[in-house]
Amino acid sequence: MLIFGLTGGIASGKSTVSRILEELGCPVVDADVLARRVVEPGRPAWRAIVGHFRDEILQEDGTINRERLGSIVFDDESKRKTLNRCTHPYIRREVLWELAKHFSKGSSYVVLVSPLLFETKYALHYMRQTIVVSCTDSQQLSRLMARDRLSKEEAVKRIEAQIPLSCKISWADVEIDNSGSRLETRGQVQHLVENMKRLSHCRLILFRTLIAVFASFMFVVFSFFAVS
Ligand SMILES: CC(C)(COP(=O)(O)OP(=O)(O)OC[C@H]1O[C@@H](n2cnc3c(N)ncnc32)[C@H](O)[C@@H]1O)[C@@H](O)C(=O)NCCC(=O)NCCS
Ligand SMILES: Nc1ncnc2c1ncn2[C@@H]1O[C@H](COP(=O)(O)OP(=O)(O)OP(=O)(O)O)[C@@H](O)[C@H]1O
Repeated sequence: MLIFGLTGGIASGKSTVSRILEELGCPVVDADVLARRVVEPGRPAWRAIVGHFRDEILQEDGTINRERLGSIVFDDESKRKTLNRCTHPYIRREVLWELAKHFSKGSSYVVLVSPLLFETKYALHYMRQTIVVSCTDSQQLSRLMARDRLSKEEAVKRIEAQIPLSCKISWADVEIDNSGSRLETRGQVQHLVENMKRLSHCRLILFRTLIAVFASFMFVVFSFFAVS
């Protein structure tokens, strides 16, 4: 199974692309979705977070107040590192589990959506290709401010908590330019899916050819011993 890593900057359009991929029937594992699952009340990451950040980041129903925790960790790098230590090992475990499920279902490829793919370098060596979702710096800022109702100062802090989008663009194998309309992005994603299918198909043919060559070789060896 080939793994394609999809990343980008905060609010550059990863979820938008991820939704289009799912609509096109593409297998997707989204680390942001899993990151929400691991902090459900009572789970180990939730306990670790409450241990470090105390009850003030909890809502009445015991769930984490993400807005409050976000404003704490994007204001202070050491607290963000602490949060990462509380969550990342559990997110990695969930990612592995989801990938294993796709593998056991016989998927020939899967797209792993991971905002911090280049920051954490997690499983980077296993990616057949890395894909970055890009937009202009001013679009990133305005889209983030509008979506999360943040001031310019708060939004800039969140953008600066990650490797600059321009670096990610230069490191990735493929770029999905999300600076145009959603329809234009959709066209690029359709092209991407065709390419991922082609690559995984080539791998499948190579794998089957190797099996056939190995089986033929074993047949010749057994025939030789049977005759002699
Ligand atoms: C800080 C939290 C509480 C903010 O929650 P909120 O609902 O407002 O945002 P959401 O989870 O949807 O994340 C939005 C985006 O913020 C960025 N982001 C989130 N966490 C981080 C981080 N630790 N470092 C840098 N950027 C981050 C990512 O681009 C992500 O796509 C939350 O993101 C969190 O618990 N983060 C720690 C886990 C993590 O690293 N997740 C991202 C990678 S899987
Ligand atoms: N092509 C586009 N044109 C206009 N708005 C867009 C476009 N693509 C995405 N947006 C909007 O920009 C915002 C950010 O997009 P999205 O949530 O997909 O980004 P993201 O990279 O997943 O963000 P995060 O890093 O926070 O998870 C959303 O409000 C979305 O509706």
